[in-house]
Amino acid sequence: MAEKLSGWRAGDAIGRPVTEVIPNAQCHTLLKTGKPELGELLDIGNTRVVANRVPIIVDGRTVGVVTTFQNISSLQSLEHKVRRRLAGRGHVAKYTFADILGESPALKEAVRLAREYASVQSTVLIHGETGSGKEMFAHAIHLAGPRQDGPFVAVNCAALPENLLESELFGYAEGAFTGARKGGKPGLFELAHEGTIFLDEIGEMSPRLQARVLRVLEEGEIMRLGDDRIIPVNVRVIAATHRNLAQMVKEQSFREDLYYRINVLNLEIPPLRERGADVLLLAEHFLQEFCRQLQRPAVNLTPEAARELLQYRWPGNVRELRNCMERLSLRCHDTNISAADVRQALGLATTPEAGIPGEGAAGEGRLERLAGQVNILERGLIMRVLAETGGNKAEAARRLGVSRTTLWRKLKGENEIDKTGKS
Ligand SMILES: Nc1ncnc2c1ncn2[C@@H]1O[C@H](COP(=O)(O)OP(=O)(O)OP(=O)(O)O)[C@@H](O)[C@H]1O
Repeated sequence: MAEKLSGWRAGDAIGRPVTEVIPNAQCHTLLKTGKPELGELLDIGNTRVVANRVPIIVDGRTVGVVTTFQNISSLQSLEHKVRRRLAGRGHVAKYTFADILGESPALKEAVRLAREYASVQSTVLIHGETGSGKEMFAHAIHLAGPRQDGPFVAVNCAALPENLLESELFGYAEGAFTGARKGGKPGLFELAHEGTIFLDEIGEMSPRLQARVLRVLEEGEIMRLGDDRIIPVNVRVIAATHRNLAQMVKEQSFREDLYYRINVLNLEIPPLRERGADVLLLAEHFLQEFCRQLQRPAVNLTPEAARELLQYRWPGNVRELRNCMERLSLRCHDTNISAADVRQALGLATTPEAGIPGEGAAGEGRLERLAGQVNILERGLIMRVLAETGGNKAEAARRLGVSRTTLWRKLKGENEIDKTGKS
């Protein structure tokens, strides 16, 4: 190690004064004091090291000194490892690309892009509706990249009030505030060192915290609350939001500089209703999973049930589909799942045969009002999609996951479900 640091070969150095070989080694001071000097920072050549000097004492007399040097970067990574262990949290990614199911072109394109993003270090901004799989993609990107052995720390910026989120992200020093833990606490940025931090719902972060996050991204270092020590961190950031951040920048509710800093690589996760037959593929997958868990025989979706699933809008996306399949596997005791079962699991029991149990005449009035509201919402959605497709009804029907006949009927204001299956 000393050869490497000093540039001297051992054979040439032996016998020469140490001050000549490593001028700032300062061993001679110990010969006078006889006291160990531990943990001193030194620059030797281009390397920053920690030096430990201990005297060799024979019969009460200091006869020599042993100095050891340790490269500071290996110490830093050791320190981070210790901190992570002490924090004792399971900051590990769970999902790989193999877990992200779907055959639709829209999903496959998102997976293709995400795989590309995995191999580089730049910040990724994932945009998509709630439950569409943003967090799964963040896990998979982390696990497919060079940081896969490092931690994956996920934090939901919408789940905590501002002050708590700040101390979670940046940590705090001992005595930083009343109730602060003894010895302080490392923040999530520190715990994510050499790994990835996933900032979910970044659009909900307050402007003050946005400014602090921007500083971490730009400087690569953090300071705990109530502390003046600067801690270097090497973290890849993946952020996600269901909001239109560009619009928020225009409205000045999201910092423009942070937006450009995080929006280096952009990933759009398609909503489930634009993923065509993926709905059925995922539905079957979840059904089998829950049946296995419940140790009950596998169930099948009837063609009518499948059509019901394809027609639904899925505002809660894959999460909603998964929950719906869980309800079905618990409630439905038949091996064949009917359209009525699906409608009930979706809370859409509007047809007389599938009426809500216990609902009398008064209940029917409520259902009618509800159906009226649904119609208004549906028409609004159809008009929006039609505007987006430039009036192309076939394309609008495809995006909405309904047949053209249904689209046409709905536009005419009829609240009738397409039972013909024609399109
Ligand atoms: N392509 C997919 N294949 C299999 N499961 C999926 C897929 N996409 C999402 N899921 C499942 O759907 C649920 C929601 O996914 P996830 O938490 O990744 O969504 P999200 O977009 O991050 O949601 P939110 O916006 O609410 O944070 C999870 O249970 C996940 O396992």
